[in-house]
Amino acid sequence: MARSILCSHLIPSISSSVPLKSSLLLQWPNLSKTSHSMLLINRRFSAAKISMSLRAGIVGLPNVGKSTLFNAVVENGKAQAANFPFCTIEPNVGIVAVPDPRLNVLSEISKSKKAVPASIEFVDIAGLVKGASQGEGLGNKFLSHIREVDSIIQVVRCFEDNDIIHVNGKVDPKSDIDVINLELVFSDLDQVEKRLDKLKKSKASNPQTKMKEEAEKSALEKIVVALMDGRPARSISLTDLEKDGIRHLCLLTMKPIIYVANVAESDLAEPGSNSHVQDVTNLASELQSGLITVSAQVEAELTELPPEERIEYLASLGVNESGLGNLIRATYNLLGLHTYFTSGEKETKAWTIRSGMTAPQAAGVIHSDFERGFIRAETVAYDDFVAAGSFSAAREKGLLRSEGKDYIVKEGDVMLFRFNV
Ligand SMILES: Nc1ncnc2c1ncn2[C@@H]1O[C@H](COP(=O)(O)OP(=O)(O)OP(=O)(O)O)[C@@H](O)[C@H]1O
Ligand SMILES: [Mg+2]
Repeated sequence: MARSILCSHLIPSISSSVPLKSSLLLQWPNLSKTSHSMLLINRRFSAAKISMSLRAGIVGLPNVGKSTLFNAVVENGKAQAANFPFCTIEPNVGIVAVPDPRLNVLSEISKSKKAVPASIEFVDIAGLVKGASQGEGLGNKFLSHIREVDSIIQVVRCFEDNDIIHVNGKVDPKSDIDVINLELVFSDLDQVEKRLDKLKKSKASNPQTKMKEEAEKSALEKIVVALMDGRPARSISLTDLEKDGIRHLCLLTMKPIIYVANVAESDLAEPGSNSHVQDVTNLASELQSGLITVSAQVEAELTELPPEERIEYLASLGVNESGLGNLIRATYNLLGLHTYFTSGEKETKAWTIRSGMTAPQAAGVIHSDFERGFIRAETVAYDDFVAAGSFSAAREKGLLRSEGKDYIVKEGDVMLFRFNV
Protein backbone atom coordinates (compact mmCIF):
# COMPACT_ATOMS: atom_id res chain seq x y z
CA MET A 1 0.00 0.00 0.00
CA ALA A 2 1.47 3.35 -0.98
CA ARG A 3 2.62 5.31 2.04
CA SER A 4 1.91 8.56 0.31
CA ILE A 5 -1.85 8.29 0.92
CA LEU A 6 -2.89 11.01 3.31
CA CYS A 7 -5.26 10.23 6.14
CA SER A 8 -7.78 12.96 6.54
CA HIS A 9 -7.47 15.27 9.51
CA LEU A 10 -10.03 15.19 12.25
CA ILE A 11 -10.89 18.81 12.46
CA PRO A 12 -12.90 20.82 9.99
CA SER A 13 -10.78 23.80 9.17
CA ILE A 14 -11.29 27.06 7.41
CA SER A 15 -8.64 27.53 4.80
CA SER A 16 -7.31 30.92 5.75
CA SER A 17 -5.55 31.93 2.61
CA VAL A 18 -6.35 35.58 3.38
CA PRO A 19 -4.87 36.39 6.79
CA LEU A 20 -6.62 38.95 8.94
CA LYS A 21 -4.09 41.78 8.85
CA SER A 22 -5.82 44.47 10.88
CA SER A 23 -5.21 44.71 14.57
CA LEU A 24 -8.45 44.60 16.50
CA LEU A 25 -10.29 43.17 19.39
CA LEU A 26 -13.21 41.03 18.39
CA GLN A 27 -16.14 39.59 20.24
CA TRP A 28 -17.08 36.91 17.77
CA PRO A 29 -20.87 36.75 18.02
CA ASN A 30 -21.05 40.52 17.57
CA LEU A 31 -19.92 40.26 13.99
CA SER A 32 -23.26 41.67 12.90
CA LYS A 33 -22.29 45.06 14.32
CA THR A 34 -21.41 47.27 11.42
CA SER A 35 -18.09 48.86 12.27
CA HIS A 36 -15.71 49.07 9.34
CA SER A 37 -13.27 46.54 10.72
CA MET A 38 -16.07 44.11 11.53
CA LEU A 39 -17.36 44.29 7.98
CA LEU A 40 -13.87 43.73 6.71
CA ILE A 41 -13.64 40.56 8.71
CA ASN A 42 -17.08 39.40 7.65
CA ARG A 43 -16.21 39.77 4.02
CA ARG A 44 -13.03 37.82 4.47
CA PHE A 45 -14.84 35.15 6.40
CA SER A 46 -17.39 34.57 3.71
CA ALA A 47 -14.54 34.23 1.25
CA ALA A 48 -12.95 31.55 3.41
CA LYS A 49 -13.84 28.03 2.41
CA ILE A 50 -14.88 25.55 5.05
CA SER A 51 -13.16 22.28 4.30
CA MET A 52 -14.84 19.38 6.02
CA SER A 53 -12.30 16.67 6.40
CA LEU A 54 -14.08 14.66 9.02
CA ARG A 55 -15.00 11.46 7.33
CA ALA A 56 -16.91 8.32 8.16
CA GLY A 57 -16.65 5.56 5.58
CA ILE A 58 -19.56 3.16 5.01
CA VAL A 59 -18.09 -0.29 4.38
CA GLY A 60 -19.35 -3.87 4.19
CA LEU A 61 -19.75 -6.84 1.83
CA PRO A 62 -21.28 -6.11 -1.58
CA ASN A 63 -25.08 -5.72 -1.78
CA VAL A 64 -25.73 -5.33 1.97
CA GLY A 65 -27.36 -1.87 1.78
CA LYS A 66 -24.42 0.57 2.01
CA SER A 67 -25.56 2.87 -0.79
CA THR A 68 -29.19 2.66 0.33
CA LEU A 69 -28.08 3.83 3.79
CA PHE A 70 -25.80 6.50 2.32
CA ASN A 71 -28.62 7.91 0.17
CA ALA A 72 -30.92 8.05 3.17
CA VAL A 73 -28.32 9.73 5.40
CA VAL A 74 -27.32 12.24 2.78
CA GLU A 75 -30.96 12.57 1.59
CA ASN A 76 -30.04 13.70 -1.89
CA GLY A 77 -26.94 11.52 -2.09
CA LYS A 78 -27.98 9.91 -5.39
CA ALA A 79 -25.52 7.03 -5.05
CA GLN A 80 -26.61 4.17 -7.26
CA ALA A 81 -28.25 1.54 -5.05
CA ALA A 82 -29.44 -1.65 -6.70
CA ASN A 83 -29.68 -5.37 -6.24
CA PHE A 84 -26.36 -6.41 -7.71
CA PRO A 85 -22.97 -6.81 -6.08
CA PHE A 86 -20.32 -4.15 -6.78
CA CYS A 87 -22.98 -1.67 -7.82
CA THR A 88 -20.80 1.07 -6.30
CA ILE A 89 -17.31 1.48 -7.74
CA GLU A 90 -16.15 5.03 -7.11
CA PRO A 91 -16.83 6.29 -3.57
CA ASN A 92 -19.75 8.69 -3.16
CA VAL A 93 -19.25 11.53 -0.70
CA GLY A 94 -21.93 13.55 1.11
CA ILE A 95 -21.98 16.09 3.93
CA VAL A 96 -24.51 15.55 6.70
CA ALA A 97 -25.67 17.94 9.44
CA VAL A 98 -25.36 16.64 12.99
CA PRO A 99 -28.84 17.02 14.52
CA ASP A 100 -28.63 19.01 17.75
CA PRO A 101 -31.75 20.50 19.39
CA ARG A 102 -29.54 22.94 21.36
CA LEU A 103 -28.80 24.85 18.17
CA ASN A 104 -32.37 26.04 17.69
CA VAL A 105 -32.77 26.90 21.38
CA LEU A 106 -29.69 29.14 21.26
CA SER A 107 -30.70 30.57 17.93
CA GLU A 108 -34.11 31.60 19.29
CA ILE A 109 -32.62 33.15 22.43
CA SER A 110 -30.14 35.18 20.39
CA LYS A 111 -32.70 35.94 17.63
CA SER A 112 -30.12 34.73 15.14
CA LYS A 113 -30.75 35.17 11.42
CA LYS A 114 -29.52 31.63 10.81
CA ALA A 115 -28.45 28.49 12.63
CA VAL A 116 -25.55 26.47 11.27
CA PRO A 117 -25.16 22.89 12.52
CA ALA A 118 -21.96 20.87 12.85
CA SER A 119 -21.44 18.39 10.05
CA ILE A 120 -19.73 15.13 9.12
CA GLU A 121 -18.75 13.72 5.76
CA PHE A 122 -20.06 10.27 4.87
CA VAL A 123 -18.36 8.23 2.19
CA ASP A 124 -20.11 5.32 0.47
CA ILE A 125 -17.37 2.84 -0.40
CA ALA A 126 -17.48 -0.16 -2.72
CA GLY A 127 -18.20 -3.63 -1.33
CA LEU A 128 -15.29 -5.59 0.09
CA VAL A 129 -14.93 -9.34 -0.44
CA LYS A 130 -12.72 -12.09 0.92
CA GLY A 131 -9.29 -11.75 -0.67
CA ALA A 132 -9.62 -7.99 -1.28
CA SER A 133 -6.21 -7.44 0.30
CA GLN A 134 -4.84 -9.77 -2.40
CA GLY A 135 -6.69 -7.92 -5.12
CA GLU A 136 -9.96 -9.97 -5.17
CA GLY A 137 -13.20 -8.22 -6.06
CA LEU A 138 -12.40 -4.58 -6.48
CA GLY A 139 -9.31 -5.16 -4.40
CA ASN A 140 -6.72 -2.90 -2.96
CA LYS A 141 -8.06 0.29 -4.47
CA PHE A 142 -11.05 0.13 -2.14
CA LEU A 143 -8.96 -0.58 0.88
CA SER A 144 -7.18 2.66 0.05
CA HIS A 145 -10.53 4.48 0.15
CA ILE A 146 -11.07 3.11 3.65
CA ARG A 147 -7.57 4.29 4.59
CA GLU A 148 -8.68 7.87 3.93
CA VAL A 149 -11.58 7.96 6.42
CA ASP A 150 -11.46 8.70 10.16
CA SER A 151 -13.98 6.12 11.26
CA ILE A 152 -15.73 3.11 9.82
CA ILE A 153 -19.43 2.39 9.68
CA GLN A 154 -19.80 -1.27 8.80
CA VAL A 155 -23.17 -2.26 7.39
CA VAL A 156 -24.07 -5.84 8.25
CA ARG A 157 -26.96 -7.49 6.45
CA CYS A 158 -29.53 -8.78 8.93
CA PHE A 159 -32.52 -8.89 6.56
CA GLU A 160 -33.62 -12.11 4.87
CA ASP A 161 -34.76 -11.66 1.28
CA ASN A 162 -34.20 -14.39 -1.29
CA ASP A 163 -34.46 -11.87 -4.09
CA ILE A 164 -31.46 -9.89 -2.87
CA ILE A 165 -28.22 -11.67 -3.73
CA HIS A 166 -25.85 -12.38 -0.83
CA VAL A 167 -22.31 -12.81 -2.16
CA ASN A 168 -21.69 -15.74 0.19
CA GLY A 169 -25.05 -17.36 -0.42
CA LYS A 170 -26.63 -16.77 3.00
CA VAL A 171 -27.20 -14.12 5.63
CA ASP A 172 -24.53 -14.72 8.29
CA PRO A 173 -23.42 -11.59 10.18
CA LYS A 174 -20.63 -13.32 12.09
CA SER A 175 -18.99 -14.60 8.93
CA ASP A 176 -19.54 -11.23 7.17
CA ILE A 177 -17.89 -9.31 10.03
CA ASP A 178 -14.99 -11.80 10.13
CA VAL A 179 -14.41 -11.44 6.38
CA ILE A 180 -14.19 -7.65 6.60
CA ASN A 181 -12.07 -7.67 9.75
CA LEU A 182 -9.61 -10.15 8.27
CA GLU A 183 -9.22 -8.18 5.06
CA LEU A 184 -8.48 -5.05 7.06
CA VAL A 185 -6.03 -7.00 9.22
CA PHE A 186 -4.26 -8.52 6.17
CA SER A 187 -3.98 -5.16 4.49
CA ASP A 188 -2.46 -3.61 7.64
CA LEU A 189 -0.15 -6.56 8.14
CA ASP A 190 1.22 -6.16 4.64
CA GLN A 191 1.82 -2.46 5.22
CA VAL A 192 3.30 -2.86 8.70
CA GLU A 193 5.75 -5.56 7.61
CA LYS A 194 6.97 -3.47 4.69
CA ARG A 195 7.40 -0.46 6.94
CA LEU A 196 9.25 -2.46 9.59
CA ASP A 197 11.68 -3.75 6.95
CA LYS A 198 12.34 -0.20 5.86
CA LEU A 199 12.83 1.02 9.41
CA LYS A 200 15.28 -1.80 10.15
CA LYS A 201 17.40 -0.66 7.20
CA SER A 202 17.20 3.03 8.17
CA LYS A 203 20.52 4.84 8.57
CA ALA A 204 19.03 7.98 10.13
CA SER A 205 21.69 9.86 12.09
CA ASN A 206 19.69 12.90 13.21
CA PRO A 207 18.84 12.18 16.89
CA GLN A 208 15.28 13.45 16.54
CA THR A 209 14.57 11.35 13.45
CA LYS A 210 16.17 8.39 15.19
CA MET A 211 13.95 8.85 18.24
CA LYS A 212 10.81 9.08 16.08
CA GLU A 213 11.78 5.98 14.13
CA GLU A 214 12.45 4.05 17.34
CA ALA A 215 8.97 4.96 18.63
CA GLU A 216 7.39 3.94 15.34
CA LYS A 217 9.31 0.65 15.31
CA SER A 218 8.35 -0.17 18.87
CA ALA A 219 4.65 0.51 18.08
CA LEU A 220 4.75 -1.56 14.90
CA GLU A 221 6.42 -4.50 16.64
CA LYS A 222 3.54 -4.62 19.12
CA ILE A 223 0.94 -4.16 16.40
CA VAL A 224 2.33 -6.89 14.19
CA VAL A 225 1.83 -9.43 17.02
CA ALA A 226 -1.85 -8.42 17.36
CA LEU A 227 -2.44 -8.52 13.61
CA MET A 228 -0.87 -11.98 13.28
CA ASP A 229 -3.37 -13.03 15.90
CA GLY A 230 -6.27 -11.54 13.87
CA ARG A 231 -6.73 -8.68 16.34
CA PRO A 232 -7.00 -5.00 15.27
CA ALA A 233 -4.20 -2.48 15.87
CA ARG A 234 -6.56 -0.40 18.04
CA SER A 235 -6.59 -3.22 20.62
CA ILE A 236 -2.94 -2.40 21.50
CA SER A 237 -2.20 0.34 24.01
CA LEU A 238 0.49 2.71 22.80
CA THR A 239 2.32 5.70 24.23
CA ASP A 240 1.58 9.14 22.74
CA LEU A 241 4.95 9.09 20.99
CA GLU A 242 4.22 5.68 19.49
CA LYS A 243 0.77 6.82 18.36
CA ASP A 244 2.32 9.86 16.67
CA GLY A 245 4.94 7.61 15.08
CA ILE A 246 2.42 5.40 13.27
CA ARG A 247 -0.18 8.06 12.41
CA HIS A 248 1.16 8.52 8.88
CA LEU A 249 0.42 4.87 8.08
CA CYS A 250 -3.36 5.41 8.49
CA LEU A 251 -3.78 1.80 9.58
CA LEU A 252 -7.26 0.48 8.79
CA THR A 253 -7.60 -1.45 12.04
CA MET A 254 -6.73 1.64 14.12
CA LYS A 255 -9.96 3.30 13.01
CA PRO A 256 -12.95 3.15 15.35
CA ILE A 257 -15.92 1.12 14.06
CA ILE A 258 -19.68 1.27 14.46
CA TYR A 259 -21.68 -1.72 13.26
CA VAL A 260 -24.98 -1.01 11.58
CA ALA A 261 -27.37 -3.96 11.71
CA ASN A 262 -29.47 -3.48 8.57
CA VAL A 263 -32.85 -5.10 9.28
CA ALA A 264 -36.07 -5.69 7.38
CA GLU A 265 -38.88 -3.22 8.03
CA SER A 266 -40.83 -5.94 9.87
CA ASP A 267 -37.99 -6.22 12.43
CA LEU A 268 -37.69 -2.53 13.17
CA ALA A 269 -40.05 -2.48 16.14
CA GLU A 270 -38.34 -5.39 17.89
CA PRO A 271 -34.86 -5.83 16.43
CA GLY A 272 -33.74 -7.90 19.45
CA SER A 273 -35.99 -10.74 18.33
CA ASN A 274 -33.94 -11.14 15.13
CA SER A 275 -31.14 -13.65 15.84
CA HIS A 276 -28.84 -11.97 13.30
CA VAL A 277 -29.11 -8.71 15.24
CA GLN A 278 -28.27 -10.61 18.43
CA ASP A 279 -25.12 -11.97 16.72
CA VAL A 280 -24.04 -8.47 15.67
CA THR A 281 -24.78 -7.12 19.16
CA ASN A 282 -22.57 -9.79 20.76
CA LEU A 283 -19.75 -9.24 18.29
CA ALA A 284 -19.89 -5.46 18.63
CA SER A 285 -19.56 -5.72 22.38
CA GLU A 286 -16.70 -8.28 22.08
CA LEU A 287 -14.91 -5.92 19.70
CA GLN A 288 -15.71 -2.91 21.94
CA SER A 289 -17.47 -1.19 19.08
CA GLY A 290 -20.76 0.67 18.75
CA LEU A 291 -23.96 -0.79 17.34
CA ILE A 292 -26.94 0.87 15.69
CA THR A 293 -29.94 -0.94 14.24
CA VAL A 294 -31.58 0.61 11.19
CA SER A 295 -33.55 -0.46 8.18
CA ALA A 296 -31.75 1.21 5.30
CA GLN A 297 -34.73 0.38 3.11
CA VAL A 298 -37.17 2.15 5.45
CA GLU A 299 -34.84 5.14 5.82
CA ALA A 300 -34.58 5.40 2.04
CA GLU A 301 -38.37 5.27 1.71
CA LEU A 302 -38.78 7.92 4.42
CA THR A 303 -36.72 10.40 2.45
CA GLU A 304 -39.25 10.10 -0.40
CA LEU A 305 -42.13 11.18 1.86
CA PRO A 306 -43.14 14.67 2.94
CA PRO A 307 -42.17 15.28 6.62
CA GLU A 308 -45.74 15.01 7.95
CA GLU A 309 -46.20 11.56 6.41
CA ARG A 310 -42.89 10.26 7.78
CA ILE A 311 -44.15 10.09 11.37
CA GLU A 312 -47.26 8.22 10.22
CA TYR A 313 -45.17 5.72 8.27
CA LEU A 314 -42.82 5.15 11.22
CA ALA A 315 -45.80 4.68 13.54
CA SER A 316 -47.22 2.05 11.17
CA LEU A 317 -43.93 0.12 11.66
CA GLY A 318 -44.16 0.45 15.45
CA VAL A 319 -41.35 3.00 15.93
CA ASN A 320 -41.43 6.70 16.66
CA GLU A 321 -38.23 8.00 15.14
CA SER A 322 -35.85 7.43 12.26
CA GLY A 323 -32.59 5.66 13.15
CA LEU A 324 -30.44 8.10 11.21
CA GLY A 325 -30.18 10.77 13.90
CA ASN A 326 -28.77 8.12 16.24
CA LEU A 327 -26.34 6.93 13.60
CA ILE A 328 -25.05 10.43 12.89
CA ARG A 329 -24.70 11.27 16.60
CA ALA A 330 -23.01 7.93 17.35
CA THR A 331 -20.54 8.57 14.53
CA TYR A 332 -19.82 12.02 15.92
CA ASN A 333 -19.19 10.58 19.39
CA LEU A 334 -17.13 7.74 17.99
CA LEU A 335 -14.81 10.28 16.45
CA GLY A 336 -14.26 11.74 19.94
CA LEU A 337 -15.78 15.04 18.91
CA HIS A 338 -17.35 17.80 20.93
CA THR A 339 -19.45 20.79 20.01
CA TYR A 340 -19.16 24.32 21.25
CA PHE A 341 -21.37 27.17 20.13
CA THR A 342 -21.08 30.78 19.12
CA SER A 343 -24.37 32.61 19.26
CA GLY A 344 -25.27 36.11 18.16
CA GLU A 345 -27.77 38.03 16.04
CA LYS A 346 -26.04 37.14 12.81
CA GLU A 347 -25.93 33.42 13.44
CA THR A 348 -25.79 30.65 15.97
CA LYS A 349 -23.25 28.07 14.98
CA ALA A 350 -22.13 24.68 16.25
CA TRP A 351 -18.36 24.19 15.92
CA THR A 352 -16.67 20.82 15.98
CA ILE A 353 -13.60 20.18 18.11
CA ARG A 354 -11.73 17.15 19.39
CA SER A 355 -12.12 16.41 23.07
CA GLY A 356 -9.28 17.94 25.09
CA MET A 357 -8.81 20.98 22.85
CA THR A 358 -7.87 24.23 24.57
CA ALA A 359 -9.72 27.53 24.07
CA PRO A 360 -7.14 28.89 21.55
CA GLN A 361 -7.26 25.65 19.55
CA ALA A 362 -11.06 25.78 19.55
CA ALA A 363 -10.88 29.39 18.39
CA GLY A 364 -8.52 28.23 15.63
CA VAL A 365 -11.31 26.08 14.19
CA ILE A 366 -13.09 29.34 13.33
CA HIS A 367 -9.95 30.95 11.93
CA SER A 368 -6.24 30.39 12.44
CA ASP A 369 -5.85 34.08 13.36
CA PHE A 370 -8.22 33.58 16.30
CA GLU A 371 -5.78 31.03 17.65
CA ARG A 372 -2.67 33.09 16.93
CA GLY A 373 -4.02 36.28 18.53
CA PHE A 374 -6.03 34.61 21.27
CA ILE A 375 -6.38 36.73 24.43
CA ARG A 376 -9.28 35.26 26.40
CA ALA A 377 -12.53 33.36 25.94
CA GLU A 378 -15.72 34.31 27.69
CA THR A 379 -17.51 31.08 28.33
CA VAL A 380 -20.84 29.98 29.69
CA ALA A 381 -22.22 26.44 29.92
CA TYR A 382 -25.18 25.79 27.59
CA ASP A 383 -27.70 25.23 30.44
CA ASP A 384 -26.56 28.40 32.22
CA PHE A 385 -26.85 30.42 29.02
CA VAL A 386 -30.39 29.15 28.45
CA ALA A 387 -31.36 29.82 32.08
CA ALA A 388 -29.92 33.35 31.97
CA GLY A 389 -31.38 34.17 28.53
CA SER A 390 -28.44 36.16 27.14
CA PHE A 391 -24.71 36.74 27.44
CA SER A 392 -25.22 39.96 29.38
CA ALA A 393 -27.67 38.32 31.81
CA ALA A 394 -25.23 35.43 32.25
CA ARG A 395 -22.48 37.98 32.97
CA GLU A 396 -24.64 39.80 35.56
CA LYS A 397 -25.40 36.52 37.32
CA GLY A 398 -21.72 35.63 37.42
CA LEU A 399 -22.24 32.61 35.11
CA LEU A 400 -19.97 33.91 32.36
CA ARG A 401 -16.35 32.96 33.03
CA SER A 402 -13.31 34.57 31.52
CA GLU A 403 -10.96 31.75 30.56
CA GLY A 404 -7.32 31.84 29.47
CA LYS A 405 -5.26 29.84 27.00
CA ASP A 406 -5.11 26.66 29.09
CA TYR A 407 -8.87 26.28 29.37
CA ILE A 408 -10.09 22.93 28.01
CA VAL A 409 -13.32 23.59 26.14
CA LYS A 410 -16.27 21.57 27.38
CA GLU A 411 -19.13 20.00 25.45
CA GLY A 412 -21.84 22.61 24.94
CA ASP A 413 -19.83 25.68 25.95
CA VAL A 414 -21.20 28.90 24.48
CA MET A 415 -18.19 31.07 23.73
CA LEU A 416 -17.05 34.57 22.85
CA PHE A 417 -13.43 34.97 21.82
CA ARG A 418 -11.27 38.01 22.37
CA PHE A 419 -8.23 38.13 20.18
CA ASN A 420 -5.72 40.56 18.80
CA VAL A 421 -3.92 40.14 15.50
N1 LIG B 1 -33.14 -3.27 5.11
C1 LIG B 1 -33.34 -3.73 3.87
N2 LIG B 1 -34.39 -4.55 3.62
C2 LIG B 1 -34.59 -5.00 2.35
N3 LIG B 1 -33.84 -4.69 1.30
C3 LIG B 1 -32.80 -3.89 1.49
C4 LIG B 1 -32.48 -3.35 2.79
N4 LIG B 1 -31.37 -2.56 2.69
C5 LIG B 1 -31.01 -2.60 1.37
N5 LIG B 1 -31.85 -3.39 0.66
C6 LIG B 1 -31.75 -3.71 -0.79
O1 LIG B 1 -30.52 -4.37 -1.02
C7 LIG B 1 -30.04 -4.09 -2.36
C8 LIG B 1 -28.59 -3.67 -2.30
O2 LIG B 1 -28.49 -2.37 -1.72
P1 LIG B 1 -27.28 -1.37 -2.01
O3 LIG B 1 -27.10 -1.12 -3.48
O4 LIG B 1 -27.51 -0.22 -1.13
O5 LIG B 1 -26.06 -2.27 -1.50
P2 LIG B 1 -24.51 -1.93 -1.45
O6 LIG B 1 -24.01 -2.51 -0.19
O7 LIG B 1 -24.27 -0.48 -1.68
O8 LIG B 1 -23.97 -2.77 -2.68
P3 LIG B 1 -22.57 -2.60 -3.53
O9 LIG B 1 -21.50 -3.12 -2.65
O10 LIG B 1 -22.85 -3.48 -4.69
O11 LIG B 1 -22.42 -1.18 -3.91
C9 LIG B 1 -30.98 -3.03 -2.91
O12 LIG B 1 -31.89 -3.68 -3.77
C10 LIG B 1 -31.69 -2.47 -1.69
O13 LIG B 1 -32.96 -1.98 -1.99
MG1 LIG C 1 -23.18 0.49 -3.14
